[in-house]
Amino acid sequence: MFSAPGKAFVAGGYLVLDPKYRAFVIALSSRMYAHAHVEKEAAKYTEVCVKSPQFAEGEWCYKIDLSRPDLAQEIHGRHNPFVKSTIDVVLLYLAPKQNKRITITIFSDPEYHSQKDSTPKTSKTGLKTLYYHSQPIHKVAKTGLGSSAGLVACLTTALLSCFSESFDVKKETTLTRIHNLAQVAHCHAQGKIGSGFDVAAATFGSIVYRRFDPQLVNKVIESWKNDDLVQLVDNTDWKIEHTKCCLPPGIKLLMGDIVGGSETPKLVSKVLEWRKKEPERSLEVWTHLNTNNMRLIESLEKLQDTSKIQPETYKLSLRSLVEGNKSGFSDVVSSIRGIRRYMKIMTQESGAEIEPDQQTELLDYCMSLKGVLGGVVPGAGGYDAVCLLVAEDAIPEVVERTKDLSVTWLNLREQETGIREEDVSSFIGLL
Ligand SMILES: Nc1ncnc2c1ncn2[C@@H]1O[C@H](COP(=O)(O)OP(=O)(O)O)[C@@H](O)[C@H]1O
Ligand SMILES: C[C@@](O)(CCOP(=O)(O)OP(=O)(O)O)CC(=O)O
Repeated sequence: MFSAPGKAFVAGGYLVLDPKYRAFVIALSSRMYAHAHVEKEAAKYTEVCVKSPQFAEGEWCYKIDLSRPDLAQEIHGRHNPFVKSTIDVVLLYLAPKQNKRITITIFSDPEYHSQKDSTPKTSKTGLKTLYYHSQPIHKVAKTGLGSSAGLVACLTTALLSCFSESFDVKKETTLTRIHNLAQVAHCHAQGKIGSGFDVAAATFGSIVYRRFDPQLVNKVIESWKNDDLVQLVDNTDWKIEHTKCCLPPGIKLLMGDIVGGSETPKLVSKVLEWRKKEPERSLEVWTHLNTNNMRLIESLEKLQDTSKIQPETYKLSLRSLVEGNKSGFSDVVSSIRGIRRYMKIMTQESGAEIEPDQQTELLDYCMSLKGVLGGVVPGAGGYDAVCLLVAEDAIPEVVERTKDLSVTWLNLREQETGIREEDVSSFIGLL
C-alpha cells in the first residue's frame, strides 16, 4: 500500500505558472492511499478495477486488450477521468505483454472532502477513521487539498508496483518516474497543462517548486506513443525544481476552511488577462511579490539552521513568540506582510477576488494574535480557505480567539514526506 499527501500552496500562486518563478508548497498529514492486489492469469484480456469504497458508485473497472490498450472500456459505463487517464498512461509507458487482473482500492483521509452526508467508520485497530459518503465522488464538495493530484500520484505508484519485482519508492529515480507519469496523467485527465505544483507536492512532499515546460507534456499527449512517453519519463531533463523545504521546529501550519467557494479557473483567467493588458504594471507587482515569496522561503530556511546551530537561542525566541514578541521571527512576519500587500494589489487591479475584503479582515485579525507569524489566502486565493503559520504552543489560544468567526480549523499538520509505503495493518476492517 502506498500513499500521497495533500497540499497547502503557501506562496507563489499564479507566478508558478511561469517557469521564471518558484513557489512554496507544504505537504499535509491528510493522505490518499492505494492498495494493490494482483492476480496473474492467462486470460484473454487485462482487467484493472479501481475501487473507492468511500463514495457511492465508487468502482471503475476497465477491460483492456493489451494489443489495443487505447480502446479500454469501463464495464459499468462510468467515468472517472483521473482514474482512466492514469491507467492509460501507465500502460502506454510499460507496454506489458502478459495479462493480469489488478484490483486497486483507494482510501482518502477525512480532510479532503466535506463531511456532509457521510458516516465515519473506524478500522479494527482503531488507528484509522474514514468517512463514507452517500454521494458519488464528483458530487462531494472538496476542501482544496488537491484530491485529484493525490489520487493520480498514489494510483500511478500502485500500478507501477504491480509490474515490478523490486519497487522502492525511497529511490530518487523511482520517485522521478512516478512524478513524470503522474504529471502526464493529470494533465491528460484535466485536458489542460497547469503548473503541476499539486502533483509535485503529492509526490515529493513539502517543496520549493519550479514548473516544467508545458510543451514537453503536450507533445507526448498529442503523439501518444510508447517511445515518446518513455523518452519523456526516463531520458528527458524536465528542468523542474523540487527542493525540500519545511517549516522550522515549533512552527505549525493551521488550515482554516471558510464557508464559501471560488472557481480557480475564473480567477486564473482574470489574472492572466490583467497580465496581458498591463504588462509593465503586472511585471512590477509580480517582481515585488516574488521578492517577498523568496524572502519567506529564505527566512524559513534560516530559522531551520538557527534551530540546529543555536538551539537554546531558538527555543527562547519561540517562547517569546508565544508571549507575543515576534522579533526573533521578523523576516518571516515582514515577508508574509509583503506577500499579502502585493496579493491585495493584484486583487484590486485585476478584479480577481484573490484576497477579498472578508479574508483581509480575518487575516489581519489572526496576524494580531500572539504566536501567529502570518497568514495568507492559499493557492489561487478566494473564499475557500486561509492558512496561518503559528507557534505550536499558541494554537489553543488562536483557536479560542477565533471560535466565533467564520473559519473552521482543519485537523491537519505539515507532514513533509511525499509518496511513501504504508503499513496495511492500520486498515484492517476497512479493506
Ligand atoms: N478518493 C477518490 N476516489 C476516486 N476518485 C477521486 C478521489 N478523489 C478525487 N478523485 C477524482 O478527482 C476528481 C476531483 O478532481 P478536481 O476537480 O481536479 O479536484 P481537486 O482540486 O481536489 O484535485 C474527482 O471528480 C474524481 O474524478
Ligand atoms: C493559480 C495557481 O497558481 C494555483 C491554484 O492553486 P489552488 O491550490 O487554489 O488550486 P486548486 O487545487 O486547483 O483549487 C494555478 C496553478 O498553478 O495551476
